[in-house]
Amino acid sequence: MQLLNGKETSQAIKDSLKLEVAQLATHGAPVPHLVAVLVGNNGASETYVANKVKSCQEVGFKSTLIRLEEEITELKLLEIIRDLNTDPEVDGILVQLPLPAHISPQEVINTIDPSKDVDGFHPINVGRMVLGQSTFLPATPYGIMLLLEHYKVETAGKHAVIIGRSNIVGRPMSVLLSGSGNPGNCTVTICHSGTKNLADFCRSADILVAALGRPGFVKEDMVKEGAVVIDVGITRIEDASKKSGYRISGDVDFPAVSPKCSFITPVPGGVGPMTIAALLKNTYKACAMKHFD
Ligand SMILES: Nc1nc(=O)c2c([nH]1)NC[C@@H]1CN(c3ccc(C(=O)N[C@@H](CCC(=O)O)C(=O)O)cc3)C=[N+]21
Ligand SMILES: [Mg+2]
Repeated sequence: MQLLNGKETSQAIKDSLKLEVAQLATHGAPVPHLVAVLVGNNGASETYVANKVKSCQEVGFKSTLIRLEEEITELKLLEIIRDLNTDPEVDGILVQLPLPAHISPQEVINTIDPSKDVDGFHPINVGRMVLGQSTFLPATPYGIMLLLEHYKVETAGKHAVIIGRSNIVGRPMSVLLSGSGNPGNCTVTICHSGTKNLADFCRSADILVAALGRPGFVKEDMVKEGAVVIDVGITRIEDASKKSGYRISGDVDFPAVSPKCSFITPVPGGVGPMTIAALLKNTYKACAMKHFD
């Protein structure tokens, strides 16, 4: 069993981005600038956004965090996004999800300029991804592809089973793994809450991607010997023995499943850090497109 170490791999990606940013600076070009918008104060969102801002600093990007109160109206939020769209100093815009219930995430996503949409959530960018055109790939699936690439995991001709059909993970993951690139060329099955005989599908997977958000859901008897297992789950569970007061659980029962795997991602330290590395790559690309196309 080999660990797909997202912490190490993301560090390698950040190191090379840092060199590229230093190159930009020697040519007098402005460094990439990411603006993250955080509405309200959800504990997990705070952590993720803080990680993103910290990672920007590590690689030499400029970053701005815009904090907005939970009660902000949708109209006001859309106004702020339009201002960021037209601000020439801003390369990438990220509005942290989930948003409060009174704000439509689709309205927000549709308002972000596709050329600054470093999450790859805008319909234009989703369409470009599906068509295999150059775009911003959504950070979590993109990070997983970078991890598979880094470890030279063979994917061509393999059966990939994805549990979860969300717009930000499961569905784009199915598009990328079934695409003609490398990694890619998989035969893909998407499973979801309406799937009958889910365990049978999982057992037939050469590559199993768990992205349903149910801690420890994937058990030993659901995984084929030698499978590649990608755990996208990041549920916080109260744990008084931890300094933070919580531990993070993936969707895979790691101790039981990992002995059967050829490769498996840990949680934490797997897909999470790769999501951030992918976001940074998208932000670099947004900046480079603006200045060099
Ligand atoms: N517009 C938007 N874009 C996103 O990309 C986005 C989002 N909204 N909302 C939430 C999800 C989730 N996400 C993570 C980012 C970093 C870690 C991460 O750093 N995880 C660490 C642990 C962090 C911790 O202590 O909780 C790890 O797995 O090792 C996890 C999850 C980005 N998302
Ligand atoms: Mg442009």
